[in-house]
Amino acid sequence: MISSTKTDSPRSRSNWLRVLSRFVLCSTLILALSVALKTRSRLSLLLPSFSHHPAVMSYQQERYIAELAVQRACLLTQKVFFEKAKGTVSKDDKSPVTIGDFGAQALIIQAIRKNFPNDEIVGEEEASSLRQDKDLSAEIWRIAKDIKLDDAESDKVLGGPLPSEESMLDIIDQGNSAGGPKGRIWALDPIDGTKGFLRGGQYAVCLGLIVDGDVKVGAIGTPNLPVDDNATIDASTGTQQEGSSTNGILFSAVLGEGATSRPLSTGTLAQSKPISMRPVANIADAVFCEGVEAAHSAQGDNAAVASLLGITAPSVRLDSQAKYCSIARGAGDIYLRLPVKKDYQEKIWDHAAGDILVREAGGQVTDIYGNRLDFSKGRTLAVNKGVVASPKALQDQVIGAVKTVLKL
Ligand SMILES: Nc1ncnc2c1ncn2[C@@H]1O[C@H](COP(=O)(O)O)[C@@H](OP(=O)(O)O)[C@H]1O
Ligand SMILES: [Mg+2]
Ligand SMILES: [Mg+2]
Ligand SMILES: [Mg+2]
Repeated sequence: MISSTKTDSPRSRSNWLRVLSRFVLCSTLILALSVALKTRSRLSLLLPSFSHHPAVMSYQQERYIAELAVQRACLLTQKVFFEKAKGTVSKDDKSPVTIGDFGAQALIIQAIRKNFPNDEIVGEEEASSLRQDKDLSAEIWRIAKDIKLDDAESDKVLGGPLPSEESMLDIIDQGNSAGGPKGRIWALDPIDGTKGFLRGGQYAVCLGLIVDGDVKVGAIGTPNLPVDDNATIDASTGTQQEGSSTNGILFSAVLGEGATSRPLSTGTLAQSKPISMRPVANIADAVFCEGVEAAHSAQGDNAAVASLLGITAPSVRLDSQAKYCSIARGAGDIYLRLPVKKDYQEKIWDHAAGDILVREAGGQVTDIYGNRLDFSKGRTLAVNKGVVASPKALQDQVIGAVKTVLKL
């Protein structure tokens, strides 16, 4: 007897085959989608609009461009240093600004403009003094016009060479955003630690992306930090050597995706490794990182906090956001920047990239009261005072000691 429900009839066989082929098709689609999501960073480079889709927005393209732009700017700062191109001007606040600061700002803004034309930029420098000083402008142009990454394709991604001396000045001035709580704003410090740079000590090229007041991406190039995470650093003598492959690190972080580092000179994305802060079981064993310039942070107060916490190891003293970088990779544990002048407002470009790097490496970054740094208030951290950064587990203890010493 032939039943209408018999499963091996030609009709039911073709139904079964149709179900099977749909199943195979769906599985293939799901597999392809998951592969695409996993490799979205690479896809986003091929299809820039892909990374802007809210469902896969993870700032991989921003991180990629920030790393390349910082890497290229470091080539310029190193060239300035080794050519002893010492043109320097004094800003209104008497702080120095060099050919390296101006040139690095021009190259990084060009890269941001090329890739994210609608974003705003808060850059430390502006070109008005260069428009008056034609010799200095010509010297910056002489050096900046030839700077390029070894990899021609990557260099093209950043926009290739700067177009002309005059447009270089205009580009420098595009870092004039007022900042604020809304939109995409890049905070750029073309050379942080200019005094360290001039001394041949530590300095950092720093770039952070702030979106609606919150730091999402950071990249920091430190040409004079040792590649070896455990090497000791002598800040007073400096470590710069021409063509050295033992110095030079590129750090980066994306919110929620961790912090990484790779060698600055030879590094490719593939050589990035995750970094994290050192676990400290007993706070008395912690090592402080602090600045070199006594005018920027109160060293007596820093020492009093260390002693209250029972810390006896000497501080590692470094200019620039190399301090954030050092604690993020476990070469030191606590960064203190206790205020010297009551009315000084920290600048967002001095902290944006370092803040996210340390937080993504397992640390906490606050002001002296224990409040998170607030990047939504314009060009300065107007509602914060000083900076305290340490592994999450230690932060309450450190803030407690800071409050005692500063009588807060
Ligand atoms: N009175 C002050 N207090 C705190 N920071 C100050 C300061 N005067 C200048 N700075 C900032 O300190 C930065 C250097 O920090 P550090 O001392 O940690 O190396 C400088 O960055 P630039 O070198 O980019 O100008 C500058 O913005
Ligand atoms: Mg400066
Ligand atoms: Mg700075
Ligand atoms: Mg600077």
